[in-house]
Amino acid sequence: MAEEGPGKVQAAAFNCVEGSTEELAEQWLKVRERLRAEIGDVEYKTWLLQIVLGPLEEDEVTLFLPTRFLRDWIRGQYGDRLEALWRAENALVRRVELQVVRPATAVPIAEPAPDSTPAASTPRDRVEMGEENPSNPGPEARHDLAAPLDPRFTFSSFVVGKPNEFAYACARRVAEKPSSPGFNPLFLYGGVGLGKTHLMHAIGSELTQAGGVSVAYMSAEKFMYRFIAAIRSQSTMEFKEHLRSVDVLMIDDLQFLIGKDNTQEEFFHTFNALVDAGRQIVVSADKSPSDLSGLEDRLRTRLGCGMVADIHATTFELRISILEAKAQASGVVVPGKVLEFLAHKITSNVRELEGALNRLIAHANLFGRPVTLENTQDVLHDILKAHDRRVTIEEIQRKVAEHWNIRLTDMSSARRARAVARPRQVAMFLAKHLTSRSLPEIGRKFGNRDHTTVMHAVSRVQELMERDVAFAEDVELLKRMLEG
Ligand SMILES: Nc1ncnc2c1ncn2[C@@H]1O[C@H](COP(=O)(O)OP(=O)(O)OP(=O)(O)O)[C@@H](O)[C@H]1O
Repeated sequence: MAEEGPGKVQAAAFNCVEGSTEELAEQWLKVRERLRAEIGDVEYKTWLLQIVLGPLEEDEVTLFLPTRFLRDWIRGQYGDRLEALWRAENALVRRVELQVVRPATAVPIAEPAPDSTPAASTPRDRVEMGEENPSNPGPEARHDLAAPLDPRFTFSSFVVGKPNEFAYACARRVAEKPSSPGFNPLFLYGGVGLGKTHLMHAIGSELTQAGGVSVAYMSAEKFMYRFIAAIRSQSTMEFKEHLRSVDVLMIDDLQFLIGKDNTQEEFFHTFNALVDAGRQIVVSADKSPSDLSGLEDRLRTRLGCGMVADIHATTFELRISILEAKAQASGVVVPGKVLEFLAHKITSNVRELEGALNRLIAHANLFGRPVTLENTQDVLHDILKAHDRRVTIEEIQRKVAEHWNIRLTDMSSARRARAVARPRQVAMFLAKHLTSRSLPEIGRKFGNRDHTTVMHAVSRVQELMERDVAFAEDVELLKRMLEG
């Protein structure tokens, strides 16, 4: 759960909770030291010293934070780096989960009205932050737009096949000749984990390496947080000027802005200013501009004005090529039969495919054993089980909506009436139990809800099933039908 009692945390010498192994604590120290070297002492002491190490479960290490604000800030600023550093330290770690451990005196703030100071209110899409201190706006106020690009995501490490060749060619073109007519904006879209972020980072790396070009890359979520921070520190002009001074602006996961009207508006103006000044925009989203209902029409129209490139679901051939490339780069010999087996079994997206292969490689390295088909089935037992069911979130949503006779669109709508909200919670619960999707991925499929909403839904349904036999039977029945 996102929030737990303070009793679980013990500020021990290693800043870790009981139950963390010494080895894990040592790894945590190294991760922190690396990050300190990268970001400097002042930022380190301001932000990172307050993190407390939690447990490592499967491939996810948990870090505890005392407030939501700190969690969101650290997630936005250092989340990617923390994950990358953990992975470098411990190959088993694939994800870092940030959790709030002490209920903060939350100050809910509205998604901002342009050029206004944030007011405490509770609109539909509020952003909750704890322990705000407007007199100390934090580093956001400096609007550092330096792109935190992942050095692993380059054009040469991107495997090209039928499903992504067009998007790849467009990305290369933009990297070679930004702001070419017809390619501005470049709009990349496709399902989860298919390489959109990878291609954006590749464009950014290529351009920054060539020199002389300033690139700003950020997720739409971070864009909103920075916008809020700028309002909070009364430096929106500075924020706007900085944004509008870059040569290339890349915004990832634009669907996050759906329903955030004021941030959309700010983005729209930034977008226009940059394109009018001949600068390049690259945007990614999970749907095409025309399907992103909930985005303002004028923004959708402008987004579709340049080049729109779709990344399709992977084919068996592409999955094999990706696995071969990644296995080769790892230096571990993975037999062709194992690669074929994985490519047959894990069809959802490249991230999961990569995760499975990485786990095999980590085991081979840790135990000094060759990878075989037999030990693959053992090591990946849980992942393979999840994929055997092959049920998709869309199927779950459809079945649950039919069962309770509600509209399918209500699975992602903002309606909160219980007749709609309860089935939606059940669908999230089933998505968690019947698919291998992460909580944020599930949240996204349900109208871009936060992963904490999914966590809440899962525990709520669990609780209700324990109390209400008829409800439990309903959920069990749905589960059996979906498991087929
Ligand atoms: N064609 C490819 N070649 C090599 N690696 C790939 C390819 N496609 C995806 N990947 C890898 O899969 C992982 C997920 O890709 P990425 O994060 O770019 O997906 P995404 O489309 O941005 O997903 P999301 O919608 O969740 O943001 C990354 O580690 C990326 O390097």
